[in-house]
Amino acid sequence: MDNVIGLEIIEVVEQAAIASARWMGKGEKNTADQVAVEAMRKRMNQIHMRGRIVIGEGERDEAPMLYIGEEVGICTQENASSFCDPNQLLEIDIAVDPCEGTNLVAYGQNGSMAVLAISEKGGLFAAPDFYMKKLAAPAVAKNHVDIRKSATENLKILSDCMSRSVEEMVVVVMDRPRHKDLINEIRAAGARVRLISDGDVSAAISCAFSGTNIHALMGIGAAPEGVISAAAMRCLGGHFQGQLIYDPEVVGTGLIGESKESNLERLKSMGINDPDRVYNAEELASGETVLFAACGITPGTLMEGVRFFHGGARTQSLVISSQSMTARFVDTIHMFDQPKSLQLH
Ligand SMILES: O=C(COP(=O)(O)O)[C@@H](O)[C@H](O)[C@H](O)[C@H](O)COP(=O)(O)O
Ligand SMILES: [Mn+2]
Ligand SMILES: [Mn+2]
Repeated sequence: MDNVIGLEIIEVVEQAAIASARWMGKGEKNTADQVAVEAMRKRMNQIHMRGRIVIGEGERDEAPMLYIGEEVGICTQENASSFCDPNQLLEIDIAVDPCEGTNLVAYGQNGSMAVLAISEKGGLFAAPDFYMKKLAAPAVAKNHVDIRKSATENLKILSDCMSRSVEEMVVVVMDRPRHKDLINEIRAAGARVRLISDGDVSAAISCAFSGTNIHALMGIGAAPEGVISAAAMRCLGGHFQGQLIYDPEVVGTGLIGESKESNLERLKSMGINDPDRVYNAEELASGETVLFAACGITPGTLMEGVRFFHGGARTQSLVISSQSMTARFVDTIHMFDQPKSLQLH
């Protein structure tokens, strides 16, 4: 897959990040999101692949682009039949979040990125637009920590696996009322909590890299982001578990269906018969080959944000491949017209 999709997916996330970064700090989250979607789709539709969006924009608000089920790739171009034979192309499934952290972009805060994950057909869990309880941790704790255990127990296990005290541990949690008890428990156990307003994909993946000073992600975020995080963690060998949350009362946002009962029905209709199942990274991103790509929109723990200069911009991306077993940081200078100079630092 690396050979077919190659460096092109880097350009897909770069283009989305650049488009969105133009709206950084402008207080318009919908525009920051929309331009990222358009740019991502435009570049994606130049790739010689037969792609299908399995995780995309607004399942519920019937988004017009990059919606679940949308076909993407070169064959979607006008007059494609004259130059494109779909049967010659690799069939792949794609999970996208063109602007992960729309609020972060709109308010000029750290941690937003354009992100996607790719696998062969059927290789990514088509998560519903539900919430997901998540646990991410470094590779050394993989299969030792467990989402079914309490935060206190997991911190103890993490401490043993990482040979550092619980006090030396930093846990990222989304700053939401639903996490009040979790935050208290983590603090009582002795660990330190880093509260984030948005952007739990970045937090989850950061656990796999030492030096980020992020040792775990705990709590409830969105399920689609859970699958994207799992794709990266699967390639990196980090620990990731997710459990769907279908009871609106647990999250208290009223954003996931009318009732627990109707959500359970919906899961059943999707073929999910065990709604309480705990999925690990290899189950959420089960494909033989998994590719992950992200480009920083605003600066983050893993990547720089987009930096504009006269006539161009500089981006930093992260591309992770299960095939080549690489985590590649890509630093790119984009020339929009004739820049006065190419800025190195
Ligand atoms: O921050 C997030 C928002 O993503 P986006 O809409 O693409 O900008 C994600 O990282 C979170 O996973 C998630 O969407 C969030 O936790 C949803 O929870 P809530 O804000 O409480 O509804
Ligand atoms: Mn998101
Ligand atoms: Mn988004």
